[in-house]
Amino acid sequence: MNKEKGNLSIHSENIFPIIKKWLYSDQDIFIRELISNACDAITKVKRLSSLGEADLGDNTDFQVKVVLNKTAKTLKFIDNGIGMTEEEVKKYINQIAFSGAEDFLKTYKDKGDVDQIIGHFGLGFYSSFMVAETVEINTLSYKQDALAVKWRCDGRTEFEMENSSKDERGTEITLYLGEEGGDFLNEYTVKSTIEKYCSFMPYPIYFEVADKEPEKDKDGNLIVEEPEVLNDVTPLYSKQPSSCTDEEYKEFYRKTFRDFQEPLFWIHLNMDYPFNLKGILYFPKLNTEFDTMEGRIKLYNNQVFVADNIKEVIPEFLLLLKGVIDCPDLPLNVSRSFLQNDGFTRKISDYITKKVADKLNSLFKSEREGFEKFWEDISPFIKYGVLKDSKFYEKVASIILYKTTNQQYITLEEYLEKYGEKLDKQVYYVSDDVQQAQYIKMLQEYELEAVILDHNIDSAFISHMEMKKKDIGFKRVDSNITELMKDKDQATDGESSTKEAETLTKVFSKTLGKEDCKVQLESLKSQDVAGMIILSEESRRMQEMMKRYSMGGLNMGAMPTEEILVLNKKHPLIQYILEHAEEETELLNCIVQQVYDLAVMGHKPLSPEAMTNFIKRSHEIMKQLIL
Ligand SMILES: Nc1ncnc2c1ncn2[C@@H]1O[C@H](COP(=O)(O)OP(=O)(O)OP(=O)(O)O)[C@@H](O)[C@H]1O
Repeated sequence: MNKEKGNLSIHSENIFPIIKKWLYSDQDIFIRELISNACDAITKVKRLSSLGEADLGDNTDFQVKVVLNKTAKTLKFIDNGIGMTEEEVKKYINQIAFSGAEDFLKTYKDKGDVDQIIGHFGLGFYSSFMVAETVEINTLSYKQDALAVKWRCDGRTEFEMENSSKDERGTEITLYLGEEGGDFLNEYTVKSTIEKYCSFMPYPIYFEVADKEPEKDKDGNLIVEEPEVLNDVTPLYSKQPSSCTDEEYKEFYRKTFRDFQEPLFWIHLNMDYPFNLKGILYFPKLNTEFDTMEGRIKLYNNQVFVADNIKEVIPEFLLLLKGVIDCPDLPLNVSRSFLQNDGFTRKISDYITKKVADKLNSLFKSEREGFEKFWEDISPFIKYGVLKDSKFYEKVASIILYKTTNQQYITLEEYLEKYGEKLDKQVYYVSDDVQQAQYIKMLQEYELEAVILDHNIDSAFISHMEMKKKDIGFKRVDSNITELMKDKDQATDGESSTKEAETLTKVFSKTLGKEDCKVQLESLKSQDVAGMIILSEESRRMQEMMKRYSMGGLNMGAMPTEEILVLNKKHPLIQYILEHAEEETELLNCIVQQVYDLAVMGHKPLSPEAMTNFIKRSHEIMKQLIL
């Protein structure tokens, strides 16, 4: 075959159903499209008037009206914008994908600010066929002597056009709702969809139900309902940060997110160069510790809602916040895979991350007390950010706070400055301050404190910090802390001590029936404790990791816990056991079991069986005391 070249041909009969069905993923988007067309039409006529090219007459109360008629099954979108002439209807409506908005932008781009125009593709109008069987346009252009035009199409490729009697400038689009649009005969659905997509559109949007039974008061008088504006035409984020008050920020938060808890603080984003972006990010207060950390970032394009939580634009960890971001430079209807690979999107994301980190740093420096107060609320978010984003980590690493067992908040640097020398650059931490209370008390006796890291995210956070800061290590308080507690004057490494340790291992293994009982003999400074359980930090972490994987369905097999029973050589009970090791008396048995159970209890709950025995034994001991 000879090489051929040619143009692909498109049959409009085929393309139309595709547009109708698959152009938009959400059916309710037609409301956004028609209202943004209406707003565009108003922006255009205002612009022309300001250029002296249009006479507005007394029709200057710019607004968009949406009218539902349940009986007639119609939904109307009425504006007093630019309107269309017969030629324009032919050009912009009859030619699918020919955008009048693009045309307008081209003509007027050098004549002032036309950034407000929303449409680009010339397809939005056709989304109305996703819900309507027939669509009617009745429009009168601003142009002098223009004739009003009525256009009608029943969802096939033929249309009808004729002159109409419309005598007010603007456009009225009527959708005759079909079966697919049945949901939109419900006024609450229409109202909430308008609120979802259009709550910040730049002109007032009114909604009314034409065939609503008028309500009467108790005296039988008709109640006249004032039409209600559904949107906020100048949302707070579009204003200059310096002109907004705290109360306004809180009110905007309440209204936008219907969250009546006050936000902790907020960041007003306002950027013109190298891209245009405005918005407010709020740090919400977590209601309870069980609160799911689910935020909501609403993305807008020129005050038109695009979507919630687009993680291609907003860094994933910031999705835990609540906020609105308006970026007119982002196209309205683009696929997420496009956004993902877009360098521009990454720049936006980096900018937002930087702004958040800057705000946190400035709060830390100028309002440390306040920063400490809401640390508990923001710390999961910051730690998540640290794990997810290395740039964010670099910016906030030095201001991460740690709550100590003395109920104070300090940074890692401050902790190491205070205890680094004593602790050989180890950071002691607690994952459960009730269960590990005994260890905390021991540390306090040595004028030391641990930091509390008890959130789900903390084990990953600890590993991350160790990876980043190679010279420090985190150790849970019940790991091997005997080094600290040792009485340095009383060595336990001589020959006799080794022998004693062997003896104790034998006695405890036999009495407890545990062959693998690991015993370590130490001279602890404290005389209060006879024994305690310690765990190797590494093996405990390994075990926790295995557990997590097994929860994820992977069978990693069971890992033995490396528990060590540390016995305090200086304690009289241990001395007694050593002296009477050979005797195998009931008293010796009782002391060994009691010392062991007490050591375990300081570390974790006893098993039900061990607990029963412990209670029984404790009663026996007390009985002995009074006999
Ligand atoms: N209410 C209206 N008043 C005046 N002109 C309108 C109105 N609705 C639509 N038009 C004209 O029809 C054109 C096509 O509209 P359509 O919604 O299909 O595309 P668009 O708004 O240009 O782009 P997008 O697909 O991004 O919405 C518009 O650009 C505009 O010129």
